[in-house]
Amino acid sequence: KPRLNLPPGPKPIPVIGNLHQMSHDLPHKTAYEFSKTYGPIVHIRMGQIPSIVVSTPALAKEILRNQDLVFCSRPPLTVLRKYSFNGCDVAAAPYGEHWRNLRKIFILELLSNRKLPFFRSSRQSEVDQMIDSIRTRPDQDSPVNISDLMVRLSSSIVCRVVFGYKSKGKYGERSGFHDLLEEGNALFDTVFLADYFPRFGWIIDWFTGARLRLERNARQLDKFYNQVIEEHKISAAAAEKGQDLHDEDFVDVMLRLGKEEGSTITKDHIKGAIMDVLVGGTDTSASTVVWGMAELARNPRVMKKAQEELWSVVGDKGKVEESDLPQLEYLKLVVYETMRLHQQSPIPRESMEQCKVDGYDIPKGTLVFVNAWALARDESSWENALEFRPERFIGSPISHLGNDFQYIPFGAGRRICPGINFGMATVHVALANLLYAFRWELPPGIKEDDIDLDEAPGSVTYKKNPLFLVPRNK
Ligand code: HEM
Repeated sequence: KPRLNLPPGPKPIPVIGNLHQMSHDLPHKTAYEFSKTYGPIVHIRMGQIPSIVVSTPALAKEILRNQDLVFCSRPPLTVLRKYSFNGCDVAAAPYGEHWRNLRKIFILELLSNRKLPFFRSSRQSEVDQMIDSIRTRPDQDSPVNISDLMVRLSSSIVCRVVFGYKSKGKYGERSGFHDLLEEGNALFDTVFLADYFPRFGWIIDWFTGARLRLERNARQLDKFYNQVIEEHKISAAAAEKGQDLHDEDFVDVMLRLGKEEGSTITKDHIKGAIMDVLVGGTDTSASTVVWGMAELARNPRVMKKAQEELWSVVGDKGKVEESDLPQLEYLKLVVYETMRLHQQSPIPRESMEQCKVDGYDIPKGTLVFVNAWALARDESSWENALEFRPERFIGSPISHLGNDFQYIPFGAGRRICPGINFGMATVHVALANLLYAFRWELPPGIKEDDIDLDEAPGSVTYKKNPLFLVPRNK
């Protein structure tokens, strides 16, 4: 075989490759440091699996647009396979017929504009309850844990659209289901050696107990989803008889589509779709609002401007509704700027055949990461890149829709996030209502600069230390 001309990268050590350098700290930062030494495309050996990280807009475009068809598959990583019910979903499925069909269902059925009134009322009702809970909390001087609050809000919204309005209380906060999801999230962030050492890694995963934890958690989730599906079948039968009429939630939609003639939807597809929305839609939106509030607390000028806009546009209506959002220009800039500085970790892609990028050979089966975090902080694309300045987006043609490769918070190409509108609406409406309803003060003894922006490691980029602020009635 002719020798491949691989991109440059840190020297791998025998067997392990560079895994020891990637498995600690924050991988996007480590990869960024490598790019300073080795250039915009870096080859990193994860055990026996080759991977590349690119970190310029031109190379991001090459991967996500020009050669998207080569790079639009997902690797069969242990957790992705397990929680997608063996690829029966959108996010983890390898590229192909099945992925195309299910993605179509996401776009045309689950997340279609027809469902907007249902989404709006679900979001508004949960946001109203959250604001009420802050207003009526027993100790009015105590700081509020915004991080905690946002996970609960986002999760209630998502559970409501997936499982239906009756889910509240049953699968709501602190139920056994949430403990299962929390364990699932922890397992998402666990390194499974089987992925990087296909011949013997799985033995170590069983030995360390990681595989057993994964099997147990997946089994419990499976049991839970079976129960949810059975309950939905009963309520669908009642609805057919004109009883128990309610908005169709995601499980209802999947069951209805599954009954259509020629449908290939199985129970596993319903479970895979549930997992995608719960995992893809909860922590991403929650963490974005937390970062937004943290940046605003550090930048009182921006907080004041955003609140003045809200108070003037919404007046004394009492709450911000989704119909107000188009008039909230400055709030939109604040969300854009928050998403620029606080990106989610990319879901890895996998190359489906050998190809060339920037003159280098990229073998088939390479793990591919586009370092969106580095792109959005690059001084050659962004003036004073590390400064939080929403005004930089005024009159800018750059959008979040995957056409401007220095700014791809939702990815780009065939695999771009299908939940953009849903996620954006949740982030906007949550942030808007927090800012509209209260003046926010720092806890006693804390100064603006004391609010850190440290990131927690994991598949969702969370603020490492919870954000505490004191809400005051305006
Ligand atoms: C602020 C909120 C959100 C952010 C920042 C975000 C970000 C992302 C990113 C970066 C990707 C990877 C795209 C790629 O590989 O190029 C992705 C994929 C995905 N997201 Fe989101 N997301 C958000 C909200 C949502 C919501 C609300 C849902 C569902 C209702 C969702 C469902 C998905 C799914 C299913 C995929 C996989 C798409 C595929 O592989 O074809 N996301 N998201």
